[in-house]
Amino acid sequence: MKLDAITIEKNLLHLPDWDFYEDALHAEFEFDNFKDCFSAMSRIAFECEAQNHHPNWSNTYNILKISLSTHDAGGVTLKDFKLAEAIEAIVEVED
Ligand SMILES: C[C@H](O)[C@H](O)[C@H]1CNC2=NC(N)=NC(=O)C2=N1
Repeated sequence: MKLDAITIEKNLLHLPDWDFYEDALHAEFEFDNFKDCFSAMSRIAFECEAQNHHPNWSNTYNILKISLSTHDAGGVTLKDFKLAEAIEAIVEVED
């Protein structure tokens, strides 16, 4: 179920790397180099498969940009927060 903006902002209080706009959650992470960035992306990819929930993302050298939304629901759902939390746990270890 698509969450309303107030609920999303409340849930974002404990995810300071993430912003809500254009009906999605967005974050940008910077690593020391491409290898560290791609290593984090690999770990994230396995988590996405486990959750059957997939990001829109882009990588340029050491920068990873991620957008999360639930296409079926046309906005942000608890699935996006669950994945964002898993990504945080992975990135915290990596960088
Ligand atoms: C069939 C499969 O369950 C769906 O296509 C899943 C897969 N991954 C998904 N990922 C995201 N981000 N949104 C979805 O709606 C979605 N749907």
